[in-house]
Amino acid sequence: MQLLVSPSSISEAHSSVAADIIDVKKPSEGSLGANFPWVIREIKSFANKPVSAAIGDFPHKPGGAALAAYGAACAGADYVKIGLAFSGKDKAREVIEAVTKAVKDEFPEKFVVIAGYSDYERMGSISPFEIAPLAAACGADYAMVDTGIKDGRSTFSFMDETTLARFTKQNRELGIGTALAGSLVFADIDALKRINPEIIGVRGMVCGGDRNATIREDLVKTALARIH
Ligand SMILES: O=C[C@H](O)COP(=O)(O)O
Repeated sequence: MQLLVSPSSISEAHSSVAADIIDVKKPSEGSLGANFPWVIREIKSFANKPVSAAIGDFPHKPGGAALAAYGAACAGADYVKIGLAFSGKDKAREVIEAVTKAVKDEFPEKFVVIAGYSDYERMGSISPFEIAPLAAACGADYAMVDTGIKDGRSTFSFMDETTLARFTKQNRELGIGTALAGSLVFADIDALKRINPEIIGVRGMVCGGDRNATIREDLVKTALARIH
């Protein structure tokens, strides 16, 4: 299980470099808010770790999503991550296909992460369980779960351990990896180890509980020690 930490700035990225994956995002623009390409590029230049970049909580805009994904890959992201903030399987397939092609045609070694929301019912968006087979069929690499609305309620409030284990197993059978996130706390780590996804993604946990605070290097190291 790898630890992905989501800094919102270059200075926070310096505090996150112990993590397995540095996930560049802009939380003020949403759960998977995109940061600037020059921020991704600079973090990539010193991180010495794989860099992930969120490109946004997208509506059904395959062209915009593909161009954002290509931009993130060109800026140096090793993982390109999109959130699907709309409903409908056919529309989801169009966006996933477009994003995967935009990254893989030029950068076949890079990873595409398709995120759905554990709170998809209140978001009115597609379920992560519906996303995963589409992601696998389109050649993406990971299906992810995060919370869409960051009001402190965790992914475990919407999907229990059994459901998340079923999601992870389904993805493994489909040949893709699983990334789990969404207001995870230290007390969730034992359950996460039992679920055993490839990646867990955190921000609030390593900010001391408040995702609007600043990432603390000591908490990144504590999280890593608990996970590995
Ligand atoms: O990709 C991971 C997210 O940034 C998680 O943020 P959070 O732990 O504050 O919900």
